[in-house]
Amino acid sequence: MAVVSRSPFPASTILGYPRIGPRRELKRALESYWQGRSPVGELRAAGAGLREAAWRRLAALGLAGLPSNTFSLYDQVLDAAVMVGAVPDRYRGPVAEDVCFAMARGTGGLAPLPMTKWFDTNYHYIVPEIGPGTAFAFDGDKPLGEVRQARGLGLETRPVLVGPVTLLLAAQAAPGSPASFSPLDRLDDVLAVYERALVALAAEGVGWVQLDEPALVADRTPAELAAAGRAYERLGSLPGRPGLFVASYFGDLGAALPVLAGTPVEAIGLDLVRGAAGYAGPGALEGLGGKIVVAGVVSGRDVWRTDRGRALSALAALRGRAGQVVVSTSCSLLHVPYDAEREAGLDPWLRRRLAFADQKVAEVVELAALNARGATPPPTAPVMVPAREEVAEYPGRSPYEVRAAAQAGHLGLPELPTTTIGSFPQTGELRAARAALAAGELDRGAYEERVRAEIGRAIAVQERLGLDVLVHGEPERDDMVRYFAEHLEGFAVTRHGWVQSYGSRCARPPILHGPVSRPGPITVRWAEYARSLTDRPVKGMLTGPVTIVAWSFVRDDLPLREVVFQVADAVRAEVADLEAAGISIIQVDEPALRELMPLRREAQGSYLRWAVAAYRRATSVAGDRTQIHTHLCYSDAERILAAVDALDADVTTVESARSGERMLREPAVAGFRRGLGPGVYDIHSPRVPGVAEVEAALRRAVAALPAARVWVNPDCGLKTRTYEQVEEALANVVAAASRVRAGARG
Ligand SMILES: Nc1nc2c(c(=O)[nH]1)N[C@@H](CNc1ccc(C(=O)N[C@@H](CCC(=O)N[C@@H](CCC(=O)N[C@@H](CCC(=O)O)C(=O)O)C(=O)O)C(=O)O)cc1)CN2
Ligand code: MET
Ligand SMILES: [Zn+2]
Repeated sequence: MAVVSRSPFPASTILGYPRIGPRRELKRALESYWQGRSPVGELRAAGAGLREAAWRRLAALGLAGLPSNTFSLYDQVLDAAVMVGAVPDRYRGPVAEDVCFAMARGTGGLAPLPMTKWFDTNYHYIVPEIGPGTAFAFDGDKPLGEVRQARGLGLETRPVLVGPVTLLLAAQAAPGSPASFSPLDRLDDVLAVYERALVALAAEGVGWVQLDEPALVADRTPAELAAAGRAYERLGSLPGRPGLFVASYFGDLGAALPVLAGTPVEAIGLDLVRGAAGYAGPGALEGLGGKIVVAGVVSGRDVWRTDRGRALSALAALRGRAGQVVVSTSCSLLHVPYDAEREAGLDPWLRRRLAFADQKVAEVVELAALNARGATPPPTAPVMVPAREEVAEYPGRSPYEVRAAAQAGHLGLPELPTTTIGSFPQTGELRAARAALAAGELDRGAYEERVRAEIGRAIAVQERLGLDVLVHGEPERDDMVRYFAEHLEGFAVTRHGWVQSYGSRCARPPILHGPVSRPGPITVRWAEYARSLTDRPVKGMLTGPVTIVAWSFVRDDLPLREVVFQVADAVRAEVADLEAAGISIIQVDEPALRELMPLRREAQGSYLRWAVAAYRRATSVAGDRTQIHTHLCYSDAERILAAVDALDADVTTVESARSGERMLREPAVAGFRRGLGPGVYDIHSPRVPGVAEVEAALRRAVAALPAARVWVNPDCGLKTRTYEQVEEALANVVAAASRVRAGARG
């Protein structure tokens, strides 16, 4: 049983690398395939080319341990579900890629699986569906194919798989499962598949396999910890298997560390950036025994250069306790852009401080060389400005009921008011105009004319369809965070710094590097222009302070809370200016409210208190007659309903359709006394919902909530859709709302 000879673990590695392509080649290949403009062979070739380029780049940077199977056409959790055969029958079909895309995006009459946040990142994964009857079976095409491709290039790799415990904890119970069922109940069956995977990889000559278990850095019940122990005891006892490296990231392992250390796995990965505080405690690293520690000292979650002193002292602290110390990134580099060298437009003083994926790989290589020499320079103490003592409250708004009465008289909305979340389709012409503006081929005046034309188009469509509360459509924004960052002091934006958010969709997170302030109004003229085109109310549209910070790379020399408050003050000034300009409804989006929430429960209460305080700071400047809306998506808002209530917004629109209407099943929601708009259809899928489907969703909402408070809206903004899809879908939304209104009266 004992493994006789094992290849040594390389001295430097990374847990994963971006895959969208330095020039978003994968995005273009995917979208071209989805639009029927190119055959599947072209997509496969694009994937192979990107993998080859990534491995060659990593090898050229001097990295010793190359990962494989970190590429994905859509999502690595979806790939893991496919690998274990957790493919619901309704999605099955002859072309592997199409099965995967059907699960991720839906097809024909088939809705996709839900999508949700990957821990506290802005990356979204596809939630696998697992039931008591799921027939697991090993499908090794992808991991084996990548190992073979790399070997064909003369490169040995370490395949990376989502670990069995994290896969099951990330999954949802298949519809129709008994209430007592949870996917983790199927652990033994899934382990049988992982055993087959390990055997197949060993037969392929693979020396090490990486199993990602980030779920172990969150609070886990004793039963879940025991399941993790059982899983790695069993996989570790498999005869003839490759070396096992269990990677944890996004925090410290806490009670899961001794559990893992007690199993036969040879290597454990620790996040020594996000988990640093947890591992600094007395005795936290005792009991690592002879394990190899893959030390994540280079952050995969920020864009700053690594403090060499701090990294080396973390490595030195491990050297006495671990069998071998391998230098690595704290998590996959999926969450950072490729290469800071391409950002020629940034101020040199800022660029010198930056490290994107390739710079971080170089840091790993350099630190591994220093680690091998046993280097231990003293750490340079971080300069951290002390946090303000207390959260200032902002009086100003009357109790909700008083405001609701004032707004009802003033706005004159029907029951079940219809609205949208803010963005309208970003057309090709609009994006082309923005690209031309950036390239200096279009002057600002002509560009803004184009933006006004788009606003006119969005308003005309909404008036024609009969929506009650209109939006200007956000055509001036390439992105709801980057746009504000461009207009605030203290931020820099990149030109090429794309990071995958889901599937083919990417964002360029701004870099928040200094004190934040608002030099002048940002959105007011767009809102005013929209209002000038219609007699119906137009919502002003802003991004909230938590979300602006969550979707940016943030300075690390100031407590996060302080940074969020600075942004809140800038948003507050914009709310005041919108109100002064006569905008009577102002939406301040906080889709990332849950994203910044600490993974450990003990820290969550205090986070929610200051996050809510920041939101109130941003919005409480509005008078009673001004209706404040907020919007949350991908946030499991039903789980933080008390915090949503505490935001003190008058109306909250939330994702519901894509998350299986969990919001409506939450008992506490029946007592939610503010306006609430649970999305009546999923905007991520290109398929258009029929009127009966929307009507049924709306009837379920009206049955679950106090009907007088229900708003009618899609799950999220419409920017990723086409006008054709949007007009048809919104016509059905308006028709469904009038049918339900008529039914309620009759
Ligand atoms: N930051 C962020 N995070 C978020 C969201 C969000 O809106 N923003 N929404 C949620 C879901 N995540 C999403 C993330 C991205 C997109 C999205 O649509 N991204 C666009 C890019 C948006 C953008 O910045 N567009 C730019 C650049 C567009 C572009 O590709 N231009 C071409 C040229 C255009 C042409 O000539 O046609 C190019 O640069 O090559 C613009 O419009 O100006 C995409 O990947 O396609 C949607 C949802 C949660 N997280
Ligand atoms: C990811 S939440 C999006 C909210 C934004 N107002 C929009 O409609 O696009
Ligand atoms: Zn949204």
